[in-house]
Amino acid sequence: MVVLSKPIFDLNFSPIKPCKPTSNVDAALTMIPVVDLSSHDAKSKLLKACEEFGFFKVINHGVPVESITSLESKAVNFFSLAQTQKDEAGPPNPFGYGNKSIGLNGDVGWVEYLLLKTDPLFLSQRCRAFYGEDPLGFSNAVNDYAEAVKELGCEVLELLAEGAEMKQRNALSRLLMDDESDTVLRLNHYPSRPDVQVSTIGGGNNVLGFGEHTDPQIISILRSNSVSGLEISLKDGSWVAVPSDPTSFFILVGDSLQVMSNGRFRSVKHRVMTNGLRPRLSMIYFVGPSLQEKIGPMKELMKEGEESMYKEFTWNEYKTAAYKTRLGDNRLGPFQKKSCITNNNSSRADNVTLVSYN
Ligand SMILES: C=C1C[C@]23C[C@@]1(O)CC[C@H]2[C@@]12CC[C@H](O)[C@@](C)(C(=O)O1)[C@H]2[C@@H]3C(=O)O
Ligand SMILES: O=C(O)CCC(=O)C(=O)O
Ligand SMILES: [Fe+2]
Repeated sequence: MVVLSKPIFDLNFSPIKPCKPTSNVDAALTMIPVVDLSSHDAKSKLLKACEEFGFFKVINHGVPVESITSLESKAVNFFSLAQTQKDEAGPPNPFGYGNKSIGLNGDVGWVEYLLLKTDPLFLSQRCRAFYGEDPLGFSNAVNDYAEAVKELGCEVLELLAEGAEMKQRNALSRLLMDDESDTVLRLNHYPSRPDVQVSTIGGGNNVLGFGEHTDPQIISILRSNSVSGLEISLKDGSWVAVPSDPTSFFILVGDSLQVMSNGRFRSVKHRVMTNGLRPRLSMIYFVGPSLQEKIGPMKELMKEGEESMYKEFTWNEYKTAAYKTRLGDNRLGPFQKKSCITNNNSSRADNVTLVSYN
């Protein structure tokens, strides 16, 4: 059994902030649901995983390995450029290159990243400008990857709708297939920290790469290289280290899907630790609806007579509010109905913690 110790922040660039003590098991390998998209029970497994963990791994995902390796190698090349060159692609306002600073409200992590939109206009204009050596190759790689992952996202959302016995198979996937859907692609590079003592067999060193948070969108589709570091929080508040698997994708339920399911699906809290020995590279595709889309509990995902826990909002309203918060803030708090806030004996509110790092 591996006990995860408390993460440390890097004193060179960050004040020490309180972080929940961590404890957990290495049963992660057997604990984290694996959904084989080609199997007949995919939809029921996926549904259960969204309810229990808000997190699962997908295999037989159909994303061509070339799309993955091509974007990965372009990302590796970008992050190995000189700092001055990378800085030319920043700051992320909100798109572009960022280094250590996450968002606009004082969060920091041992990470550098590229935040990109995936629509043709962005790809042909700004995205190309981010990438000096082979701009066309880069935007093509982003486009290929985004198209393939979009198909995967659509499949996942359709299986989820089927599993939940929604009338329309596209009840959820239509949000992603909407031409105006607000999808974002994020490439994260967590440089290794050979200067920090390695504390576990895998090289984990407890330096926080990306602080704990939930993703505001519907789902996030994550692929990383073979370097672990991602940890997820379970319903009981404990943390589990997720073993890396570059051949698979991980799906994370975001705040919007939690709201749409009235808390039935968990928006999973997660964070990333750096590795003392090897750099981690992750590529995450965030599935956001169109800005004017109304998000609220969907009757079809609720039980008969179930009380709605959230006020309805547009994705634009939520996104605007979310981007004013710190990473670890409870972003859904202001959108919860007052009558439901004190109802803390429901497992559906388990993940709505009121932890703030301020
Ligand atoms: C601190 C922040 C970074 C973030 C915007 C925010 O104010 C709160 C949400 C953060 C998050 C988490 C998931 C994605 O990585 C992200 C792009 C998003 O949509 O919400 C980031 C935002 C960011 O890095 O700008
Ligand atoms: O790098 C990872 O594995 C996760 C990063 C993440 O949570 C994010 O970019 O929102
Ligand atoms: Fe995230």
